[in-house]
Amino acid sequence: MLRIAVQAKGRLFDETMSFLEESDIKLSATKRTLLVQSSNFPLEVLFLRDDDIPQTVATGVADLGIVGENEFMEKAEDAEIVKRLGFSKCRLSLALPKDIEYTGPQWFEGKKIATSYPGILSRYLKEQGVRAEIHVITGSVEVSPGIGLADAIFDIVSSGSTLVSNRLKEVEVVMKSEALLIGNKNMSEEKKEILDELLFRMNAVKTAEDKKYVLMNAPKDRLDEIIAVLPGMKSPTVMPLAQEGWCSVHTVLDEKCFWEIIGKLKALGAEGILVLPIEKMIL
Ligand SMILES: Nc1ncnc2c1ncn2[C@@H]1O[C@H](COP(=O)(O)OP(=O)(O)OP(=O)(O)O)[C@@H](O)[C@H]1O
Ligand SMILES: O=P(O)(O)OC[C@H]1O[C@H](OP(=O)(O)OP(=O)(O)O)[C@H](O)[C@@H]1O
Ligand SMILES: [Mg+2]
Repeated sequence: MLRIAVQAKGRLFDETMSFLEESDIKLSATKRTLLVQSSNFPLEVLFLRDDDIPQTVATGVADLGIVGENEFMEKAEDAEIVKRLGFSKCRLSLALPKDIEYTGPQWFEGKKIATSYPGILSRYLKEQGVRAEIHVITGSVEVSPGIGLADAIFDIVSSGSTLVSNRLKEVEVVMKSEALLIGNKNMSEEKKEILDELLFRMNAVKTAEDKKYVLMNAPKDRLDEIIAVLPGMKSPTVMPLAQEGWCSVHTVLDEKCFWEIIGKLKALGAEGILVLPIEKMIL
């Protein structure tokens, strides 16, 4: 049985739970129970504060963890990144009161910076050759300059609206972050086998994430041109239609180039285009 540590509540909770569910890991009770076993996969889920996840995985109390890259880098625990999960994207940035003129990293020399990420910040300042005072607070970092607690802040930014509402401006992006699947470095062979099975499922979900299954009716006389604009996994499936001169074409399209390709297909005479979500994809 594998044990995975996840955030009990907060920014990562919902997406972590949906991701496990999409990977067909069934969990009966959640949230109020600290440890929950899956009913259909040899996996046990341990609910923790995100701060405690890196250490829990590094020491082997849990074999795996889902945690923000920012938290993982801050704690600098000895565990490995198994997979980048692509959700909870944010960045760790330095910000100042918006009316102050910023002159580059040297601006921070001798200044006081409030943050919940002293480890990452001190590494950055050292790299830049800047000496500044770091004031550690665990929350509401953005109010610090306004109440005279610090000259600047170093915190999580996503949309930037928390900065704007506190009259701050982002001046340096120090790191980008996303949710990570991390793993203990000394897993047994048996556990590694279960992990491979879990990764197989997770990869099938991730691969399908930005893909669509597309069906259309195509005039036979333009079939070659239509096939030429389709990237597809291999070649598209082509099936005859009852109506003379027409066929049905099925393929998989990437969301990124979706609208551009649909436009070309229409121009080539494709009709009745249907677009369906794909749940899982095994390449
Ligand atoms: N605004 C945001 N947009 C996107 N991702 C975010 C945002 N804020 C935080 N995150 C990511 O989600 C993680 C968890 O954030 P959250 O605010 O729930 O942490 P927390 O308050 O420290 O929670 P805990 O109670 O578990 O210690 C962060 O470490 C970061 O990776
Ligand atoms: O750039 P934005 O989209 O405004 O997001 C950034 C804010 O989001 C997080 O806080 P959260 O909302 O999780 O509240 P918390 O301080 O209680 O953790 C983070 O600590 C920032 O304050
Ligand atoms: Mg938060």
